[in-house]
Amino acid sequence: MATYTLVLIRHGESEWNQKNLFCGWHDADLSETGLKEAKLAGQSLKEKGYTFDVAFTSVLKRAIKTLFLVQDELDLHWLPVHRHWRLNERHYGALQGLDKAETAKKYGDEQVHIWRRSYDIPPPALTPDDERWSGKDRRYSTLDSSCVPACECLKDTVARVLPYWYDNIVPAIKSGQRVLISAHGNSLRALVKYLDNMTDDAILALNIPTGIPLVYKLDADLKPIEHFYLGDQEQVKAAMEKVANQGKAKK
Ligand SMILES: O=C(O)[C@@H](CO)OP(=O)(O)O
Repeated sequence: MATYTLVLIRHGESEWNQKNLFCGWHDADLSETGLKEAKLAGQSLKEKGYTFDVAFTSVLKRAIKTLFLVQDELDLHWLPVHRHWRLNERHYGALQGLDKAETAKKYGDEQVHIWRRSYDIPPPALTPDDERWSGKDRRYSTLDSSCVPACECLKDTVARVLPYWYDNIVPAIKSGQRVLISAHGNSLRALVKYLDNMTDDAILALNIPTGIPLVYKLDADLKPIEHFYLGDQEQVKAAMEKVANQGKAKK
């Protein structure tokens, strides 16, 4: 019997998802499609009777705006919202800003798949003199410089997401608050890997679609009893395949 319900949502399509660019910590906005996806996500949560007591998100506007549009549909503008860099997208290092299909053409589909989905192989690193270096961004100015990534593999993302999960999200869930997390494809893959105890190999095949609520029913020890996406399962499958195919060279 489920004790807790936790809802995860990857932000709606961003402008950089639409252009098929590696995004990571770049603060891309939602595209028109992404705005619609976020509203639809809020509507489907409302239709199914979900409500929340607290929300967590990253410090990137695509996740923050998605959360706000969901709150808007649920008439939950007053909801306490906690934003934290630990829920940010995985840092894509020197790949940030590059076209995924063109990168696959240059380095091969296999290499891009490794950079995108492997558990412990990081993409090429940024250097602090690069204009894309996140340490130059005011929102990270209070962070210890060791926390500002030059690049991250999923294992690095798991390592920085989990302290936030244990210290902030777990206490909220265990106190009986209904929690919504609006985050990113890879910061959510990090959390899902942990929750579902997935192997390093199994995580390779996991792609999380944009703007579709993912519901977890958890037992008293926060072990998942079941999880499911809200919505038409064929559409969810197609949306996951679309994400997987973004890293393939155009034929
Ligand atoms: O570009 C990114 O930061 C992520 C999520 O949009 O992409 P990918 O699915 O390639 O990991």
